[in-house]
Amino acid sequence: MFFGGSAMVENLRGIPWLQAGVKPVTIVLVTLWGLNVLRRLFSLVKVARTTSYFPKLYTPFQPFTLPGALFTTSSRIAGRDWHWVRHFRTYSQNETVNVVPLLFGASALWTSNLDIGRQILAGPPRSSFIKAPWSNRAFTTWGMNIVSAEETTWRKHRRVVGPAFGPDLYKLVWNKTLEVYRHMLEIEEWKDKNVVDVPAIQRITYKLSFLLISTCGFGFPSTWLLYIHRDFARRLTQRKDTPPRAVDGGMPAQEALKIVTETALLAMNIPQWLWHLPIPRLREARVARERLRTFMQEQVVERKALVAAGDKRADAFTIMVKANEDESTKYRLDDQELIGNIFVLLFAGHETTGSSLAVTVGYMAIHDDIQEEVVEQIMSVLGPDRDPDFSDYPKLDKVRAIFYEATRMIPAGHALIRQATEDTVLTVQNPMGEEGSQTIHIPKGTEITLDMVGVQYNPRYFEDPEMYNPSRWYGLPADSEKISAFSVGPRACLGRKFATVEVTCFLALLLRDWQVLPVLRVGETKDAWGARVMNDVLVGIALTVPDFPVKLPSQWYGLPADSEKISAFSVGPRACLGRKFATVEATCFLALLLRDWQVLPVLRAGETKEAWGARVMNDVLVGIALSVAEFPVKLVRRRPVYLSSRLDA
Ligand code: HEM
Repeated sequence: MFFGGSAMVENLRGIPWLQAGVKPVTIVLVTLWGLNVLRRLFSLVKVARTTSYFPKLYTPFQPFTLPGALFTTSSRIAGRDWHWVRHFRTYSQNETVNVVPLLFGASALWTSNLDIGRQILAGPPRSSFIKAPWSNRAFTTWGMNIVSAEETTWRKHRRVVGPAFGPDLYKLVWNKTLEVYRHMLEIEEWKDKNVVDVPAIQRITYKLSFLLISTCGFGFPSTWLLYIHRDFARRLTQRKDTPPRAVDGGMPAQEALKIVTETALLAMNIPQWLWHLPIPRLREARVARERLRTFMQEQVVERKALVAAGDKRADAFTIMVKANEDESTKYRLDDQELIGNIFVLLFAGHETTGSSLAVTVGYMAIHDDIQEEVVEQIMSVLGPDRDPDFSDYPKLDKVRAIFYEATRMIPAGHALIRQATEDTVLTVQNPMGEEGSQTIHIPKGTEITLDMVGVQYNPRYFEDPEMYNPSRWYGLPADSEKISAFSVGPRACLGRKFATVEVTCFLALLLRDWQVLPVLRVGETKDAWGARVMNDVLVGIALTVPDFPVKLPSQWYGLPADSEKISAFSVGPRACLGRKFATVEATCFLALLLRDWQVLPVLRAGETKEAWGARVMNDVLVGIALSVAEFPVKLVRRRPVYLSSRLDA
């Protein structure tokens, strides 16, 4: 053996490259690379010569592999956003295509057909497809969970997580959204403004979805103040309602949760050793992860004790712990799995909801007519100033419809990736307009992606799919499977109602109080704004559009004096004849009063303005008219003193 080896070295010395001074290791690497190229070429020739029922589409890389994800789509490359950029063209002839990468990745089917979707999404034992393991790995960082599990493990997780998504949670989501909206008006200082310029609506919508998951999912006592820009946070540290530091002086768990959320994508993609580099942002993220891990372990222990003591909290975490305790040992999840499920709700629900809500606001900015129609429904259900109640939710179908249509136009859950676990078949419908179907053999290991953009723009399911038309959802039951952007079948989105309840309540409040206008560039039309902003799609965990600004004039501001939107004087032919009499009188008096005097409440010792408002303005008297009981105010003369200076003159 040894002898033979030295003879081989002697022979190698005869190779011209070695004589030219090229190192043996370089030769080995080049040879391996050459062999790899040859292997790739052979497999490509094999794929090219194999007849396939589906048309082949050649591209340098499979779009969601590492090199593919580095590129945006161009005429030659199908990059990470190819399903958005080419959604008109890819499926114009065939609803399913075979994407064959020339340089990197394996061939895979991409389909815009929901019937194929139903066959691959159901999961075992109903189908021979599971979530492609590579696409799923990122979600298991915190423990096995309902999104990543398959078969019996999935059923075990579903038994525990499913019960959390019930009426108590949805009611909590509704009430928290209302609370968060009110708090937002105050902290963002919108309350006393006639027009609000929002530099990026996403900063509002992502905050909302984070706070809702944080309070209703985790059971944290979060407030609007928590999720704020760091510099602003520093200025606010003296405020009473700033989240407290942890007892041990370390990072508060809420802040750790926020940092973990912000760095989730990073965490999914970088190797372990990188975490230990001395980069401040990475260090902070590592500290946050460790803090949260310990905190969640403590929380599981604490919640178990609370549940045992009969605690009735309705957040998802508490309900899950309770459902788990009620299970037989066979189905019970361990602590790590409970934590895994809580985190997966955060990742599944935060960006998807934040993005879809922002997109809905964007469509409202372009479509005045639809906005008007929706506001009319909100006014007729809620009136001008009543707080929305959860019982209003079913009546606000037009509000739900603008959200559903936004999730259709830009589906946050954009690609559902599955893999065949065995040789199997698919029933493939004939092209649109032709009856019947074909049975197609699918070999074990084949990857199939249900392209949600393709589905949502497929004319088989939607008339004029390019049009934003919420009326297609009017009157539809809230759980209808026609709404497929949340997926369909047993593995469809568990948080669909959570997201819809949150968004409906928020939009009802926002649109009742404010008109939504786009911030146009000089000479830009609304249509051009729509084409620029709403087509500039970004592909991340969720499909979304980049941050965009909107202007929110108050609904009452700039309204024609006789607008029927003001319904407190009644509407129609028998509406108040004296409305203008009263309005002229009040306008003149208030203009004079407020020009000359600042109006202040007379507070009781230790009373805040909010408490004063709750005490005085809620103390309603019912007589011929509804009014509030008499109350004192203090009038402080304004500077400069307009009235006296005018009189003096
Ligand atoms: C606009 C908002 C949302 C959209 C568009 C959306 C979309 C989706 C889609 C398409 C899936 C299927 C994924 C797949 O099969 O690969 C899914 C699954 C899931 N979603 Fe959502 N989602 C949203 C909000 C939420 C929220 C707020 C939560 C939780 C609070 C949530 C929890 C889940 C869970 C747990 C699953 C996995 C269900 C299972 O595998 O059994 N989602 N979602």
